Amino acid sequence: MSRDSRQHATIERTTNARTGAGGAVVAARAAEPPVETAEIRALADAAGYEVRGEVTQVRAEDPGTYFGAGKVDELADRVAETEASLVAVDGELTPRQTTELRAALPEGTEVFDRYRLVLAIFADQATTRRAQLQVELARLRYDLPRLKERSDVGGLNKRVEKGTPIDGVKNRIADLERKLADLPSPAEQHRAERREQGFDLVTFAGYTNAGKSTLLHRLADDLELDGPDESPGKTDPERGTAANHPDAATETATVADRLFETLETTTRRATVDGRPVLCTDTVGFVADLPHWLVESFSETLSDAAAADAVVLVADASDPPAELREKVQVALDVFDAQGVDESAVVTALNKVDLLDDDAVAERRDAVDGLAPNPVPISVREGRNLDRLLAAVAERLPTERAELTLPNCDEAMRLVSRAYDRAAVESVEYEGETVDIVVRGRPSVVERLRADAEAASP
Ligand SMILES: Nc1nc2c(ncn2[C@@H]2O[C@H](COP(=O)(O)OP(=O)(O)OP(=O)(O)O)[C@@H](O)[C@H]2O)c(=O)[nH]1
Ligand SMILES: [Mg+2]
Repeated sequence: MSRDSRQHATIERTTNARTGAGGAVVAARAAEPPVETAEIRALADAAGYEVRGEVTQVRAEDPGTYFGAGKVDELADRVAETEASLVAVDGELTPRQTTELRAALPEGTEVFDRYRLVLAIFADQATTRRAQLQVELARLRYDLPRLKERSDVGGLNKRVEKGTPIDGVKNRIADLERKLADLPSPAEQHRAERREQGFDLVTFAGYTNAGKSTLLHRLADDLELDGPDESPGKTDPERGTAANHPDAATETATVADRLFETLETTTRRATVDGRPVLCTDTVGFVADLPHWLVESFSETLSDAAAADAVVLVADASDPPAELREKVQVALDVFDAQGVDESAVVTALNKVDLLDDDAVAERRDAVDGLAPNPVPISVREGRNLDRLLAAVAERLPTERAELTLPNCDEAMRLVSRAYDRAAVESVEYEGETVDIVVRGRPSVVERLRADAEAASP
């Protein structure tokens, strides 16, 4: 299947899975041209709407209706003409803006901003109990500040804080957080087992399109390690956000898709410093989505706290200021998840797109935030050894010299050692075998105990 048809198939699956939600008019505003609509169109489409028109405006935001009055009239006409049931606004609306826009449109027209639309997409795709709870939680986190603003504006319910809708929402949020924490996560259980078996855990995290999945493919044991690795079905936008990409329509629908799908975490086995580690891919942070929203869906991020090392993959082809901002947000999210600072390794990926000066600029940009960032190119395989060395430094390590009688049990122990740890040397000295191993302390301890048990 060609890349295009594969992307097309993704969109079709996305759309067919939904009951037709009706028609939508998309509306976008920017202080300066150009006003892009590809992404909001793609999001509306992914939410099951047929996009029947668009209205754009270049001007400063109107505090009342977001768009200027004339533009709101035009929007109302377009909705009437196309019999659309939704206006999808590419931005974040205040409750007041939502209410006033709604009032200016034909009766019954729904108004969604970008975040509300993303929530609708998630809600549509939530089939498991866990996903449904996550969607409800995200929805309430979205509603809460809006409810607060509304009650502040109206001065309503101020005196009777207990028992207000705000109170109810807060309680429900706490309730959902508890329920979610109690639900067993299959992926988590799986990893707990692997951990028990002595695997080291490494998590890859960062903004979408940084190259996390490509890096994981490249490092995974079950894939060939040479040659450029193109992840399927993806294009290579010049910059991080899908909106800037000519293919933004297709790209964004798959972003919405993948945001959700990555909840089913991808874990692969790789070899670091001669020992097996489990590498976990995580959902990418999406630029322009608030991170509480991404966080709501990313149980994989809470795994980061349990990992021995967290590789923060950043796209170094972003302009320096944007790179710094993204690294900062990612580190804040890690911190909120309880990730130990010393466990983080920052990788500045895609340096193949930059000259030496530009790389130095990127390094300076993250200076003070991320100590010793490793500039890498997954595509060209540049500096991956340095990255792995930095990861290896963070893995808890013990070294042992074991001696046991040269018998069948020694052979079995050697093969177990190769499976689970780095074997530095094996020497057969007539009656005995000397093995030097390095690995996770629990693994080395077990090998030591086995060696002792095999010795008379
Ligand atoms: N030039 C260049 N492109 C790269 C490099 N590594 C990855 N890419 C490209 O960047 C794009 C995004 O890579 P992914 O691995 O899918 O990114 P990701 O971080 O997993 O993104 P999400 O899954 O959306 O969070 C793909 O088109 C890759 O081919 C690199 O070293 N150099
Ligand atoms: Mg990915």
